[in-house]
Amino acid sequence: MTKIAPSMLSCDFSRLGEELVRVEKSGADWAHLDVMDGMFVPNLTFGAPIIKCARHWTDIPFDAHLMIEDPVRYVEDFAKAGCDSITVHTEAEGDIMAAVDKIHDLGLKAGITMNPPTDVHDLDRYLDRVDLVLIMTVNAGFGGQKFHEECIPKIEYVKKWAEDHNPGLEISVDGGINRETGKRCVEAGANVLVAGSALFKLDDMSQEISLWKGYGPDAER
Ligand SMILES: O=C(CO)[C@H](O)[C@H](O)COP(=O)(O)O
Ligand SMILES: [Fe+2]
Repeated sequence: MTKIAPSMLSCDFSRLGEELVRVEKSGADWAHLDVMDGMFVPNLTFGAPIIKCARHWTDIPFDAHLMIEDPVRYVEDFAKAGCDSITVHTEAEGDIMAAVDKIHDLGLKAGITMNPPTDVHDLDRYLDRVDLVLIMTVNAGFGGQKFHEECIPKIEYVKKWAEDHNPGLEISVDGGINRETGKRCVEAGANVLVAGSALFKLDDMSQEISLWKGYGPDAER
């Protein structure tokens, strides 16, 4: 079954706890938490203290997407706040491999991601060191952007690598995901769909989540 990770970027932040409960009750698999520092991306969201406050509202896994420079400085804070997986950008400043290793040392799942213009081969040195690859299908920084078609071959590339080397690798996509683009990403090899605006605009996201979960030929991974 395809996993669904609603991006809390599109939720009502004044009711973050209740919104997480809504996401869990709607059948989502993970809550995707977009952390932006105003440096790596031209936008600010929230950090570990907010995640720590939100943690007790739900047991759903917290999937942190760090859009920050030098992420190794902060991964311990995000682990202590209760994140289950932490994903860092290849393009960020600092030692990204050290960040990946530190995430593992902290007992969490480590993810690597890249923006649409970045060469897919920049992922190569990380592939056998991570649990999750997040293919960005918009440029990181804002919700509600249009899906980048040219990212589909990146999904196929990572899927091929996973088939040959690590079938358990989680392949996630993030940005402009809706009913139609999500289906195409799953057909290309993704098994996790991150979506903000397409889910949070719905009064009841549970039907949409169950529809998307049915995408793809493969059952449990
Ligand atoms: O990482 C992100 C933005 O940088 C978000 O996860 C993503 O944009 C989700 O929003 P939408 O589904 O509205 O595109
Ligand atoms: Fe994200």
